[in-house]
Amino acid sequence: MACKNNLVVKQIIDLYDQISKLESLKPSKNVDTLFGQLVSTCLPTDTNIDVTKMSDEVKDMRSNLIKLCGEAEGYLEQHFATILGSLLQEDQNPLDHLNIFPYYNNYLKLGKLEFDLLSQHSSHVPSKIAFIGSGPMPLTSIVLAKFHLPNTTFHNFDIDSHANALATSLVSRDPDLSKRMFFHTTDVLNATEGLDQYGVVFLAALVGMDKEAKVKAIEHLEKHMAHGAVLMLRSAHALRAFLYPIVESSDLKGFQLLTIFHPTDDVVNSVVIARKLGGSTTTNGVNDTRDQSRPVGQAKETVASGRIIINNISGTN
Ligand SMILES: C[S@@+](CC[C@H](N)C(=O)[O-])C[C@H]1O[C@@H](n2cnc3c(N)ncnc32)[C@H](O)[C@@H]1O
Repeated sequence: MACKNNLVVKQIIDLYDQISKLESLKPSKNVDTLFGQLVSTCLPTDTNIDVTKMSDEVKDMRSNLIKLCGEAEGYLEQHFATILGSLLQEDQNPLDHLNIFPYYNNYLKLGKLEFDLLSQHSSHVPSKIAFIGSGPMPLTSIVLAKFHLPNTTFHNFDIDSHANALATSLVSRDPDLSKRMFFHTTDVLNATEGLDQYGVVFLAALVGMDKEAKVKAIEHLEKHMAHGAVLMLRSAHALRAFLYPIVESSDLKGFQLLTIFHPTDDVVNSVVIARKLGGSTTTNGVNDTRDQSRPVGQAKETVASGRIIINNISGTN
């Protein structure tokens, strides 16, 4: 297994060398090919590779690679959000054409997985969800709003005003989502008041690209979220940790870790769910008398293929 691991790490280093020499990370045949090869190289989960135990040289490469992946992901979303936004001129609803986005199917699966896992820890449908780091293509909020949470409003936060402008035009033509999707331009670390109004807060994988920044974002959310509210995080496992930062239980001070789920199919991110300590254990978690939350349907058995590492279903503090 060791030599197989070394071989695959060498392949990743080779791809990193080519990617780090690219003039631009904006979508092009060459960029798409290299990142496509990188994702398929990192997808296999039948490996015992632990990136945290690699040499300093590989660790440095990994932290640079994660940043390059994040930059490329932002450009990819910008590119397709701009194309979709241009459909407005033809009086079309951009949300009817989301499948032009290369990773749309992955978001459909990730959204379903996160909804199923969240349902296992929720006695009520959250009336308001915050998504931190929503991007030009806020696909997580869109997938949840369209297919899983038809009565929930989504407040999307992004540091980049252009990302929010593109995202706003994406939903503007949709009779339903234009009324349930809201966008706020701010760094997560400056988002304070109002965060205690959300029963569920998502933190995008790309917010906090290294351990220190990720922990800082989590600590900030712990300070401002409502007691009992749920924090949904994205992490990475095995080779996929070359693409995204890892969230560990030790990063979640002030929270009770409820679930860690490592997909083994083509859903790249692992899902981590935690509940802010104190207060009630209902998902809406907030003293929101306006919250007409209804008992969620019977929590569906998670269907995505993967491995539940922790699943504290009781969710009691
Ligand atoms: C590219 S999106 C990926 C999320 C994806 N669209 C989804 O729906 O799951 C990640 C976004 O996080 C934003 N971001 C990064 N750091 C942030 C921070 N400190 N505060 C708020 N947004 C941040 C970036 O501007 C980027 O648009």
